[in-house]
Amino acid sequence: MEQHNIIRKTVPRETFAQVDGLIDNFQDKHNLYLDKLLWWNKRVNLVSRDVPRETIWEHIRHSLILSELEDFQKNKLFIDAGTGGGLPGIPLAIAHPNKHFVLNDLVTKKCLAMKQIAQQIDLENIGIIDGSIEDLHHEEECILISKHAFKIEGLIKMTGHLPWKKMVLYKGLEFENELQRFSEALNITCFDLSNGSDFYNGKAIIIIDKP
Ligand SMILES: C[S@@+](CC[C@H](N)C(=O)[O-])C[C@H]1O[C@@H](n2cnc3c(N)ncnc32)[C@H](O)[C@@H]1O
Repeated sequence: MEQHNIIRKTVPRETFAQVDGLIDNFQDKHNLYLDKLLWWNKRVNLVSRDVPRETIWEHIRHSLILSELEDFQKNKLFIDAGTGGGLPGIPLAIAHPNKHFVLNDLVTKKCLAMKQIAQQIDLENIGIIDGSIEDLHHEEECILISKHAFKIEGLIKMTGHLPWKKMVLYKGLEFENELQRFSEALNITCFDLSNGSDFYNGKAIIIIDKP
C-alpha cells in the first residue's frame, strides 16, 4: 500500500455553533429548500424515502461545516459531484451568495428537480449539469466537492481531466480503506467531526491535493 501523507485535525466545538449561526442568517431560504426537497422527494428519489425533516436539517448543517474551513473560504468556484438532492451544494450556495457552485449528477431527473428548486428558492449562484462526472467539461480551476457519493480512488480517476486543485470529501474516518490500491502518494488533511453531536460520530471531511 502506498504511504499517504495524512494530517489529522479535529474540528473544534465552536465550529458547530458557527454553523448554527450561518443557518440562522439564511433560515428562510434553508427552510424553503427543505420544503421543496421534501416535495420533490415524493416524485424523484433525491434522499431516502420518508426521511424526517430533522434528519435533513442534520444534512444541511453537515454540508455547511465546510464553510468554516480555510480551503473553502479562500476559493470561489466549486463543483459538487453526485449532488443528488443538492447536498452539500445547495446549502453552501444559499449561505455563500458570492461563491459559485456547479451541481452535477448522473441522473437527469434529479438535475431537473434541482433546477426547479434553485428557481423556486431564487438561487442565482449555481449551475446544474447532468451526466457522469467523468464526462463533465469545465475549464476554470475549482475545488471538487462530494458528499457520500463516490469511493475516493474512483473519483480521482474519473476527474483527472478536470482542473480541480483540491478535492473535498464528506467521508467516514476510516477513509484510508478506499486508498489501498492507489499508486501515488497523496497529501490528505482529515478533519475529524466527532466534537459535534452524535450525528457526527465517525464522520470526517477530508481534503486531498490534486496528485
Ligand atoms: C448516495 S447519493 C449522495 C447524494 C448527496 N451528495 C447526499 O449527500 O445526499 C450519490 C449520488 O451520486 C450520483 N452519481 C453516481 N455516479 C455518478 C457519476 N458517475 N457522476 C455523477 N453523479 C453520480 C447518484 O445519482 C446519486 O444521486
